[in-house]
Amino acid sequence: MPIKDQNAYLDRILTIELGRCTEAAAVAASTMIGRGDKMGADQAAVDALRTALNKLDISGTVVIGEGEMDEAPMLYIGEEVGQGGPKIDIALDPLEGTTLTAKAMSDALAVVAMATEGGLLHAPDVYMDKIAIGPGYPDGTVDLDADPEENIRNLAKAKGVKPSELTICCLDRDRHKAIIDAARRADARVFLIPDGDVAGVFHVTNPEGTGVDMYMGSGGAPEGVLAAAALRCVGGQMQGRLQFADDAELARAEKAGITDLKKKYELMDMAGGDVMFAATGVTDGTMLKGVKWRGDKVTTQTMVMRSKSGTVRVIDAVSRADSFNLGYRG
Ligand SMILES: O=P(O)(O)OC[C@H]1O[C@](O)(COP(=O)(O)O)[C@@H](O)[C@@H]1O
Repeated sequence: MPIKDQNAYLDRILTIELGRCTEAAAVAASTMIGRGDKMGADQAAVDALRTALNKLDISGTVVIGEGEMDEAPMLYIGEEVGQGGPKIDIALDPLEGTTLTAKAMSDALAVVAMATEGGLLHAPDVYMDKIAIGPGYPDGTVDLDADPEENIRNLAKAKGVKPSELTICCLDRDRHKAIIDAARRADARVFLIPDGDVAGVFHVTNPEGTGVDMYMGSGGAPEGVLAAAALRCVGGQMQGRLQFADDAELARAEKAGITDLKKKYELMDMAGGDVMFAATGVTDGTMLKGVKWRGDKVTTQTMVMRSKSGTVRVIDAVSRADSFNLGYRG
């Protein structure tokens, strides 16, 4: 059968292929669940993801990766991956939640986003202030520059509920005391997560399922772009602003080509163009089930989606354990 639209075909195939990549990373990381070794868990995921990405028929450039070339030997920013093909920008976090994995806690994920060249914000490894809500609300319902109580009141009004019926998700960090206090003053519930704010932000896309209406607070900027890519595919609103703690972080911004240091990034600034996103659960979580080893089989759960169609697929896979070449010692 002739393929009429090569680009559309590629986009559709690549989204599924992306899921294979995050599966490989998650399965590798899963061998390290609960072993108290977050660096080892990350390395296992990095190795597997790099091998998988290098099998794809793309000319991929890592724009968000494991760090600068001099500090990360693999999947560093600027590394080119793939067998050749269309130019694609890649944002990745082979293991989002290294501590969660080391401690066998919930919601660790392997995550990759891809976009047409230039589509993803080249966010340096600094903090980003983030705010996100799910789909279905008027534009501007919440704003990064409004105070948290005002955002809660506006969201409650837009949802047609009382503030006491809203739940705000936030990383459990001292730096978020003001947000947490304000949310409680506004009578909202606060869902504190230990780590993993890609999943944290993603919770807002399905308040009925996760119970989370809004995400607020600062976390990694790379994770912010990955979460924005997911929201681009499913719908929702998100804003982010980079935070710079010192000269070293400012230098990273300069290297990444960031000129406006105070810019409030909208969703499309962080994840524009045609975006694809895939995540596989490493440990069990609210978003996805984690990897399970059952004799000679491994089961995984992966979510793949793309902005062009808005389709979200959840793929439950049963694979032969030996297909991952990991020599699992569990
Ligand atoms: O722990 P900090 O410094 O608050 O950073 C928050 C960032 O760390 C994470 O919780 C986990 O990151 P790792 O996967 O590198 O452990 C991210 O999801 C989040 O963006």
